[in-house]
Amino acid sequence: METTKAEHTSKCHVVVVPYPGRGHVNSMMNLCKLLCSKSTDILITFVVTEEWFGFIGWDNKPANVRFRTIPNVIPSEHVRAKDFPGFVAAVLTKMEAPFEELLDRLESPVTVIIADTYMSWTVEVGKRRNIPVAFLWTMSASVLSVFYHFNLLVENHHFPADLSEQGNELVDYIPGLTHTRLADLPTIFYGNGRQTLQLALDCVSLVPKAQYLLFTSVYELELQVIDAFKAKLPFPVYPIGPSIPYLDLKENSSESSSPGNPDYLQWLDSQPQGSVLYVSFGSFLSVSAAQMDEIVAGVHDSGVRYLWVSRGDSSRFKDCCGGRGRVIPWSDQLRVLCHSSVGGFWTHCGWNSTLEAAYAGVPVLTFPIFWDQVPNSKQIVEDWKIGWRVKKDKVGEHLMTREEIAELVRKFMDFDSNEGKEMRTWAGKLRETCQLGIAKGGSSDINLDSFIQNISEGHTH
Ligand SMILES: O=c1ccn([C@@H]2O[C@H](COP(=O)(O)OP(=O)(O)O[C@H]3O[C@H](CO)[C@@H](O)[C@H](O)[C@H]3O)[C@@H](O)[C@H]2O)c(=O)[nH]1
Repeated sequence: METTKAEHTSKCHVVVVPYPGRGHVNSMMNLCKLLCSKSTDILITFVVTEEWFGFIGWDNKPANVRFRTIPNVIPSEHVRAKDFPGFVAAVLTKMEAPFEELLDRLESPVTVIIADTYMSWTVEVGKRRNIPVAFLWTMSASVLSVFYHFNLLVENHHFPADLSEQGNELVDYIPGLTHTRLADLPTIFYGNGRQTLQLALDCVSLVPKAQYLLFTSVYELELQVIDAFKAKLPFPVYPIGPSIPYLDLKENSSESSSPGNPDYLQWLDSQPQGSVLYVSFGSFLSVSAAQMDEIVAGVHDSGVRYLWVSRGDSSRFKDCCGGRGRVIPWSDQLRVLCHSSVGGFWTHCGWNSTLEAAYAGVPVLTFPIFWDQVPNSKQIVEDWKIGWRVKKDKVGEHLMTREEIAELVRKFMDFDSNEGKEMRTWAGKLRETCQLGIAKGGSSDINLDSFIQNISEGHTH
């Protein structure tokens, strides 16, 4: 692997440890890009498994970021969905030793470790080596507050709980959290979520042992809950978001029919303004085949134009598409969302996708599948008012029919309805909030500067 000039000259050597999952790796890399855009005096060592290096090693990255790998000590990305709790357990127990060996081999002394909060074992490594640790929380601050104050759920007889009976009960006692129904909390009450809960709680319990807490969120998007953390934790709490690749947009601006652009961007160029629904279900846990067939048919029957990211079985799309729809295996998502032809986003509500929708000011149809995606959907629909839920009943698993879906999509993409207009006004306001946060002197801009100043001066609080 390459040796950069920065390696020998930088004052500030940051070692970053993302959690091995697409949404997490992306937000960590975006944070690195933001740090490098602020200071040329930073060297970043980005630590991933050999498998993940194969996925991202060739991606666009700043010259001051270099990859270093540890062996594939965790289950492969290709099989991890088969045993999700087992995968998380391996991440928490198997990576620490090879990470320490890697630290021993690094040439320049480490100024700070920035680790995903789920890589909680890094606090012990930092303590042993006298290196400060900054945790990056890649979900919403609201979700961290739920896990951080989990004891309150137990005290209020809201865990364990039967959502079919208690789902509508109000949770109004988590610091900073806007009023939320029990059914809108992360999926911790059953299945994989229940099995993973203790591991997540163990990680979150180590937050007070770090020296910094970074959020991928924007302060103004979750002001009360971030203030609650600031009041509680004895060290700096910095929302630096949205930690999404907006710098790449500026570097390489498109929205012209440039022949170098991928097909789907050229196709978008030729669609009417705001007419296209962009559909993406995320990279990991998916929906039943029967439901997926109804969704595909429903979106198609709605008559609305669409751009669909699907990496799975493409045969279900064979009768669709035509001139009005495109199905692609991968998109440059933020660029797509910021394209003027895109007027709506059907999403599984991963936090990065949620932030990207906010940044682009695009209204959202929410289809949460697992974990934090459920509260993200609630935040989008109820707090920010920039979207609608696809499924109204959160508890039942009834199959939505193609007719129901077609009608919903048609209404959602109708710009003339009062409801639609109102939602688009809110979406515009949210876009402005994000722009103000990242502008010079905005909250995220100031937080990034303070963080860099603190780590460069070796403050450990
Ligand atoms: O065709 C595609 C599809 C996705 N993306 C990007 O991939 C990222 C996906 O991240 P996210 O929306 O957060 O989804 P997941 O990958 O599912 O994220 C995982 O990690 C998130 C952050 O911790 C959690 O909020 C989610 O629940 C969890 O599933 C986003 O930046 C997308 O822009 C693309 O660029 N092109």
